[in-house]
Amino acid sequence: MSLRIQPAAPARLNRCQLFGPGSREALFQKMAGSAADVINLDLEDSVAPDDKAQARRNIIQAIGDIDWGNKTLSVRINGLDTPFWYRDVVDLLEQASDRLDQIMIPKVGNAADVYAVDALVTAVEAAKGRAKRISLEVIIESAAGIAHVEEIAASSPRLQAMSLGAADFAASMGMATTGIGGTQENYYMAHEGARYWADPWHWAQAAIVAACRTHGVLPVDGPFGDFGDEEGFRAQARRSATLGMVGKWAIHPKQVALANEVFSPSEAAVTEAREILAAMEQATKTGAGATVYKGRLVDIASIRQAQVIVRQAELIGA
Ligand SMILES: CC(=O)SCCNC(=O)CCNC(=O)[C@H](O)C(C)(C)COP(=O)(O)OP(=O)(O)OC[C@H]1O[C@@H](n2cnc3c(N)ncnc32)[C@H](O)[C@@H]1OP(=O)(O)O
Ligand SMILES: O=CC(=O)O
Ligand SMILES: [Mg+2]
Repeated sequence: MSLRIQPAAPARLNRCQLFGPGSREALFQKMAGSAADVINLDLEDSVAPDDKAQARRNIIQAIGDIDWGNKTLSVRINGLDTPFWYRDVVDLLEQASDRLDQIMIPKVGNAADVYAVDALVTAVEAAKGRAKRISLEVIIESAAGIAHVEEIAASSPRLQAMSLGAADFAASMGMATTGIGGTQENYYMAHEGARYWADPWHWAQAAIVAACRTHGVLPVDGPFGDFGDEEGFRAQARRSATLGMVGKWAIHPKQVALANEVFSPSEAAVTEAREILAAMEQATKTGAGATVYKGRLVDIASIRQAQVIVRQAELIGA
């Protein structure tokens, strides 16, 4: 272990982030009633430029009026390359109730982008005497974002979560696809006449997980566009969970239960993790650093692996 202890990510559930356009007020109550852990009210790409001002007003009103339960409530502001973002931040922090938890910054390209939003948030919070400190989340969805992913993960103590935005990421990288996430038809290996599909998102996800885990930030998988394809969503989410991501976006209510299913450890996994911890406790009592559980080696590293699952189960209340 490095002398620098790996910081823990925020201890809150982030299995599913449900998005909805700020211009579609009729969706807000449905979003609040969903089983998503995080709600993202959108001011960015799902809102047309002419609707931005009204969407901002809708969101500010809804933050105070709707019962959002114990969900993390986040608003995605516009990118720093637009004329909208400063007004998004100022109006939200001056006018929205204290129920607002988080601001999501899209298309972050370097640590200075986060610094700029942090500085504005800090100034308005102080000027208005806001009691709750707003947290930040970012989307890595550009070549610059992935190139600077570690400095972005380290950019602000307010930063709680980082998502991979597959749609804009693909566009920025010049990837030959119009699909949002998932299997890409042309990304395969050929061997003896058969095709074997590989995962073009893997390297970016792994870079995000490593940066996040280094700096105590929650790594999250972004959108999966084909909301009719449940198996495709499940496969993408399972790969993300296996790599260490804690959750995934839903861009349609159909995807919420799927994300919750994949990012909640199964009863069998929790039981096994607890049994490994018990087996290691017994082993430690006899002075052993390793033992055998169900025919396989478990050692002190297995304690840390099992604790990841048990901690997640405790957050869910399982
Ligand atoms: C690449 C990115 O940046 S992704 C993030 C930004 N994008 C978004 O926020 C888009 C979010 N999703 C949506 O806007 C919509 O789900 C769409 C446009 C994809 C589809 O909308 P619709 O055609 O209305 O979907 P559909 O008819 O299947 O909806 C079924 C039900 O779910 C509701 N619903 C649809 N989307 C949502 C949502 N995001 N949250 C909650 N409920 C929703 C509908 O109101 C409808 O409810 P009803 O049965 O009571 O009538
Ligand atoms: O904002 C999300 C994306 O995939 O782009
Ligand atoms: Mg995007």
